[in-house]
Amino acid sequence: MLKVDITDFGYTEKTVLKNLDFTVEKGKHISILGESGCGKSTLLKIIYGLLHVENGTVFWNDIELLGPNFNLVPGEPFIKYLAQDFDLMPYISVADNIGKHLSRRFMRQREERINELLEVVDMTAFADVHVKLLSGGQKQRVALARAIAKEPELLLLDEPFSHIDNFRRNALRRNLYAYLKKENITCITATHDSEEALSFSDEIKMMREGQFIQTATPEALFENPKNAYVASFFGDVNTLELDGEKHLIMPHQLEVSESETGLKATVIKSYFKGSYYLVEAEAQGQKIYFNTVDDLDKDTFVYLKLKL
Ligand SMILES: Nc1ncnc2c1ncn2[C@@H]1O[C@H](COP(=O)(O)OP(=O)(O)OP(=O)(O)O)[C@@H](O)[C@H]1O
Repeated sequence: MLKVDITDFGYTEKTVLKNLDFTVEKGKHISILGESGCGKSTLLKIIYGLLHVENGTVFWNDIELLGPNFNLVPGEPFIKYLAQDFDLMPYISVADNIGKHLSRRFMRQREERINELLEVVDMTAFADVHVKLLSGGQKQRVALARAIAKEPELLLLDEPFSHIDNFRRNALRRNLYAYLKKENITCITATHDSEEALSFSDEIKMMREGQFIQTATPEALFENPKNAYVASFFGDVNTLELDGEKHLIMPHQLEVSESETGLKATVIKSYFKGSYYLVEAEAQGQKIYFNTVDDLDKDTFVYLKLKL
């Protein structure tokens, strides 16, 4: 189990992280979701041991992770940290880049293990290609394979799919997180991609300005965001006054009423989203967003009600 307790941390006098006190059970997958600059990478670097925290502790089971002021070589051997600027060796092949990071117990079945890892990241066809000839997304996939090659107990991923095209991203995420679950590897992923956090985490920690503002399962966070900021990560959000109280309502929670009852709205524009339309409308002088199956024309009147 990972146990982090950071009272505060800053690179300069400015506080970057504050009051982070949490645990992650073995084998669990946690997403740290937050906007750029909120402190996600800083937290991962502290856990891995790249930054010294004066006011705080990090434990892996009973071992205190002491950080760079106590370790000559920063980073713990049982943790792997995949930074945003993955550094691979450009003049050797994909297979050799991975092979150099295998744990000792795989030395005998070196080739088999490399093939298994190449499959996880769907790079089998590139095994013999020099890394310098790969695209950014392909390099990121090699870096992912290299990060899991040593069978870490804890894997820290910083925006791990940022360079990978949509076409591959979903299959790759499914493969990788299924592999990590199978191997019971604990994983913390820093991301600003809410879709990724929703589909592939046991728990999401929503970070804002260095603090966690809500921690919940993906389902609970999506259905009951604490405030408009959290809700805005999952799409356009409506703040509606109902019975004298303000409520956060997501577009998918509204539907067009068959009868002329409910909140009257005038359509401004419909946006095609693939399997539905997101409609921007105006009601009582406010913008309101809802989803429909049909494309609604500008200036159409609709009555909206809450979906049961
Ligand atoms: N080496 C550094 N020295 C000084 N300030 C830094 C340093 N690294 C990061 N910061 C600052 O700390 C804050 C948090 O940065 P951090 O990289 O942790 O954010 P992040 O949430 O990971 O952002 P992103 O999603 O863009 O990677 C930012 O205000 C950043 O400017």
